[in-house]
Formats: sequence, C-alpha cells, structure tokens
Amino acid sequence: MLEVNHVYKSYSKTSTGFRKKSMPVLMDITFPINKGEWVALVGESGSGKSTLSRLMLGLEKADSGNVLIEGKTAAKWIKENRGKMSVVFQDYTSSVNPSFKVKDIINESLKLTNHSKIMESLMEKVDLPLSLLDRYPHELSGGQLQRVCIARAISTNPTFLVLDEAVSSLDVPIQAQILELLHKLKKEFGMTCLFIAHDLQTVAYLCDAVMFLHEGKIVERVETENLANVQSEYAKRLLNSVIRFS
Ligand SMILES: Nc1ncnc2c1ncn2[C@@H]1O[C@H](COP(=O)(O)OP(=O)(O)OP(=O)(O)O)[C@@H](O)[C@H]1O
Repeated sequence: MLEVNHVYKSYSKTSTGFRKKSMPVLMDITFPINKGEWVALVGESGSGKSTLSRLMLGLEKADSGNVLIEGKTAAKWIKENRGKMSVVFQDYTSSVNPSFKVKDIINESLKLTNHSKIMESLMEKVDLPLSLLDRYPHELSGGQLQRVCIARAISTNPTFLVLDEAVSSLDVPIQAQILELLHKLKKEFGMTCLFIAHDLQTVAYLCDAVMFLHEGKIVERVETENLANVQSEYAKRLLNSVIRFS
C-alpha cells in the first residue's frame, strides 16, 4: 500500500567561506509497507528518521525518488484522502494548541459541531476519563496529553499512522501503558503504521518488522520474530546493547 522508492535527501550545511555544502541525510531508501503492517524504523539520533517521516507525510520533497501511497505520490494521496494519514509526534506539548480544551483538540480534524457522543467514545478508546474533556493541556500529565494526541490521530479512522517517537519522552511505566494502548488500537482499527523509535524494546512489542537506519541507509529489514538473527553489524550492535543493559 505504501512504497518508498530510491529516496535521496540532503540538506545544505552552512560552512565557513561562501560555499554551502550539501549534507546527505537519506541515501537510496527503498522499502514497502503492506496494508495492515506495523513497521518500525530504528536508528540513532540524527540518522534521518524524522526526515523520512516528513517525506512520507508529504511535508517535504525528496531530492530524487518518491513515496507512493496506493500508486499516488504521498502529497497527492494525502490531499485526496483528508484525515486518512495521521501522525503522533514525540513532543505532545507543542503538538497541541495550549488555549484549546481537550474536546477541541480531539475535534481538530473532525470539525464536528455536535460531537459529544463521538468525543466520549474516543476518550474511552484511549482510556481517559470524560471529566478531562473540559480541561486545558497544562492541566494534564504528559501521559494523558499523549493519549489526547492519540485520540485526535485516530478520530478520523486513519488508514495510515506515523508514530514519530510517540512514547520516547514519557517515563518508562507510562511508556508501557501507551504501548499497551497502541497494541489495543492496532488490533481494533487494523491501520498500517510506521513506528519511528531509537530503541528496540518499544518496537519489538508492537511491530511486525523492523528496519534499521544507519548513516542514511536502511542496512537491514527483519521480521520481528527473527530479531535475534539479524545479519548486519549495526543491527547486531543495537541488539547487543539492549540485551546487555536491560
Ligand atoms: N530542515 C533541516 N535543515 C537542515 N538540516 C536538517 C534539517 N532537518 C534535519 N536536518 C539534519 O538531518 C539529520 C537527520 O535529522 P533527523 O531529525 O531526520 O534525524 P533523527 O534520526 O530523526 O534524529 P532524532 O532521533 O534525534 O530525532 C541531522 O543531522 C539534522 O541536523
């Protein structure tokens, strides 16, 4: 359903002197994500994960190559299928308008005038009490606010979901709760998902396959059940570090 084909992306880097240097970030990225599949993209900070997610969300253009969804460029598909591609970012605080109440945040994509029943059902889906609907973001905990962002993301019943480090800035026990919630939603909604993370532990629980992004290239893709048998040096190193320190 989604294909990334030979994508290259670089940014210009300011250097001393007058010439701007080009810094390659993504090099020849190619992979498919099949319908209903949850695929993780794992890599260290600065490896290009968010750049790739912006390309997939149609927010930036590749230098060459393309991202196709159901045969159309990502930007075109998203325009024609409003609300069918949703994203949850790491930074839940800056993802919401601080002057909006929870009910208005969740209603941002739906734009309903009479929304109480739908709001209530979305709050139930993300395990939040209805009493929070009239609160402002600063009156919520980080975990509660990220649940609100997830409720907003699923409100339109998306076909495709990008989770860009969606649990990374939460405390470990809260991370576990959000992962459990995502697991439940995965089963209930059957959407396709790209799950971006810098650590393997979170993705192993949720995803069907893992791609390792290293120095702008996908060095390996493996089914989650075969994680123990990765071949590339980079994937082995990441895996060993998890086993050693967990
Ligand atoms: N708009 C931009 N202009 C210039 N350089 C950029 C831009 N966006 C990203 N970069 C650079 O591209 C590289 C990859 O950044 P990106 O945010 O995609 O990495 P990441 O893997 O998501 O990192 P993190 O896990 O820390 O979020 C970094 O060196 C970053 O400084």
